[in-house]
Amino acid sequence: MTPRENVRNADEISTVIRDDNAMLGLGIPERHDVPVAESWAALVKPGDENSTEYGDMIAQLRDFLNYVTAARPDSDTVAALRDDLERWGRRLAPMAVPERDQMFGHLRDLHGRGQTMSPTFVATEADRDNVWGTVRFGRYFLGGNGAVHGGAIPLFFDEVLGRLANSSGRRHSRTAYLNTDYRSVTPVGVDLTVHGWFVSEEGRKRVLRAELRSGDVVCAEAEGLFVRLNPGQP
Ligand SMILES: CCCCCCCCCCCCCCCC(=O)SCCNC(=O)CCNC(=O)[C@H](O)C(C)(C)COP(=O)(O)OP(=O)(O)OC[C@H]1O[C@@H](n2cnc3c(N)ncnc32)[C@H](O)[C@@H]1OP(=O)(O)O
Repeated sequence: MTPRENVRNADEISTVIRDDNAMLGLGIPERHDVPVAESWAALVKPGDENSTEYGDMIAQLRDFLNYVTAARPDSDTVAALRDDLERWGRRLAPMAVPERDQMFGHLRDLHGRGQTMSPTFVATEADRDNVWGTVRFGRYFLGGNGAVHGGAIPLFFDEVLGRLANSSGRRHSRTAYLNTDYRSVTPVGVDLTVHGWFVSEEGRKRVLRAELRSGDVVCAEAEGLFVRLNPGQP
């Protein structure tokens, strides 16, 4: 079965279990094929074969983390999984490369850029100073009682605003501060909308804000200062 077929399968499965699991973010495959405005050019560039295959693997890994989080497996299953993971670790370890060559998180042509640390941001519209899109935090990002973990939210904001801060040919900047206000519970397993925008850009300092909504409800807001790096600054 190809990775694409896997994803379709997961889609069919998710239809069946959506009622029970929609709130948990389970069985809902990741998406990385939604068209995007040109100013996020890195995302509109079609992925090469390799990055598409890698993106499908990452989508499976995200689903897997959601299943691991939700399951209460019997001890035989835990032991089998531990052994499988150990085998995969041994297979991958000799393939380690320097940071500049790694694929994880470096695939700018994929929504979510091929990483599992934060949920996949699907950018749907953008211009030089704004980006709009959607995100769904899976069960893996659960804090408690159906709410997304409070640490996962600023991580996600940094992902969106950090990328916007460095978009449209701007020189690279780093997050100097990132303040998050939690306005209401952010639900797991629900499609949320995101808007990030520039507030100001003066000298090296870029101030950006973002808002995360579930329908009309504002779940969280953030403000970040991104400072443009001087030559030679790490
Ligand atoms: C190969 C392919 C790769 C593909 C890849 C894809 C990537 C796809 C994107 C992913 C998206 C992820 C994006 C993550 C982005 C991070 O998360 S970066 C990691 C987290 N951040 C850090 O590690 C930063 C650590 N801090 C620093 O390095 C330094 O403090 C900074 C931020 C560079 C600033 O230091 P500095 O350059 O010495 O500047 P400094 O003179 O101190 O400050 C400049 C101005 O900013 C002000 N300022 C600085 N800090 C603050 C503060 N905390 N509060 C208020 N004002 C401040 C200063 O007061 C000063 O103001 P003015 O006096 O000029 O008015």
